Amino acid sequence: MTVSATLPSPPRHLPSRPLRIAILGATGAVGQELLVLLHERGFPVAELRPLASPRSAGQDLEWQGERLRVQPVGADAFEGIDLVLASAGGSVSRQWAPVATAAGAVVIDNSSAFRMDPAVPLVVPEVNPQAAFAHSGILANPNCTTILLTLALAPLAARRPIRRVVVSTYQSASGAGARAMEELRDLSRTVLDGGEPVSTVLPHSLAFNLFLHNSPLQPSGYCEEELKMLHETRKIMGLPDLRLTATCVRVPVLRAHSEAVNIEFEEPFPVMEARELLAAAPGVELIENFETNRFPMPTDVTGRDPVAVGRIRQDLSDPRALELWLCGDQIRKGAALNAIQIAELLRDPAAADAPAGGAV
Ligand SMILES: NC(=O)C1=CN([C@@H]2O[C@H](COP(=O)(O)OP(=O)(O)OC[C@H]3O[C@@H](n4cnc5c(N)ncnc54)[C@H](OP(=O)(O)O)[C@@H]3O)[C@@H](O)[C@H]2O)C=CC1
Ligand SMILES: N[C@@H](CC(=O)OP(=O)(O)O)C(=O)O
Repeated sequence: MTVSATLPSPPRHLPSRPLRIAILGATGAVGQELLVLLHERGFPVAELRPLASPRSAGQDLEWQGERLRVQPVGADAFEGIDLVLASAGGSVSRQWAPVATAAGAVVIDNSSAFRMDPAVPLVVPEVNPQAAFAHSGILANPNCTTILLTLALAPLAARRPIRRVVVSTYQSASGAGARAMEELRDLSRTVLDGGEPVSTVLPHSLAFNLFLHNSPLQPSGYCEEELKMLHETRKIMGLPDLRLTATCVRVPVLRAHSEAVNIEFEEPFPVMEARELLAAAPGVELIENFETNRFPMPTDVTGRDPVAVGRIRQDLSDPRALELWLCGDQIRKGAALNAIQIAELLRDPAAADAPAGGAV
């Protein structure tokens, strides 16, 4: 469905008072990180309502010393709620986001359900903050690999136009949820103990292994994850004709994604200039020592906010192209942190100054 025709107009901004917040998918990998980040960032919370499926309803979660009872999502679950942070998958969001907005809440949705709806802003706060204010009740948090990529592309695109991007990803188990992380731990132990790893969550065992991304393959031969990178990057950066091709791979890392990125510009881009821009870019941290061969690694970013970028070099096969490498915590900046930053923007519109080259 498109949301434009069906929704009333909720307030564009979130009130500055403490908010009543529902987390839809509170027991999942992203939901749990949302709870951690709301605490860590001192987000003003008047009420926190954890929602999940009937499977985990009745469980208690601990948050800031309080016990919170997980409630099943249902028609009255959003009563009195200002903000819904949704991370329970696309079909759940499609069913419940309109119910939540009809109850007067703003929904920041982690799933892909509404991302390409023209009426729904797709926001990376460091890249296209102004886009957030054009919402009609639902805002979409982009795909995790795309969020990380746009943080590196936007400051460069603001200086010189990009012609084409070729990206290869190395994606952690966390992108497939809490159960996939558990499976990677379990099957790694099985292999180390000399056993035969048998996967039930991911399509193959990820223990000491890697495989092409597990999202459905399309007739073009690209998988959905690869096409999300194309379409979502175009929308976030406001570059509808951007040429981008991606190869997405699942690797045996618990919760940080890495990406090898080749960026072809309209004209040569001096490496030093790119390095300076990226070092100063919001949400980016440079980790780069060519003498010691020290560049970003998943362990550098695990549990941390910035996207680490490094190994910025001239592409020797093309004078107009640069290569770079990046790593970011998939659950944090790739999902929960980005969603909370969107909420922070809606509470404090003044923070939305100077976009780094994205769509508004
Ligand atoms: N921005 C991004 O790139 C990312 C987005 N996501 C999105 O977030 C979603 C969740 O990811 P993740 O936390 O890793 O997944 P998990 O599998 O770890 O968690 C899923 C959560 O959704 C809940 N849930 C599942 N089905 C229902 C239902 N029918 N009704 C209500 N709640 C339900 C689960 O509750 P229960 O305990 O009851 O099963 C659980 O809390 C993904 O499907 C994806 O759409 C995820 C990662 C990155
Ligand atoms: N991109 C995640 C999966 C995911 O949740 O993607 P999306 O939010 O676009 O459905 C991964 O690593 O697999």
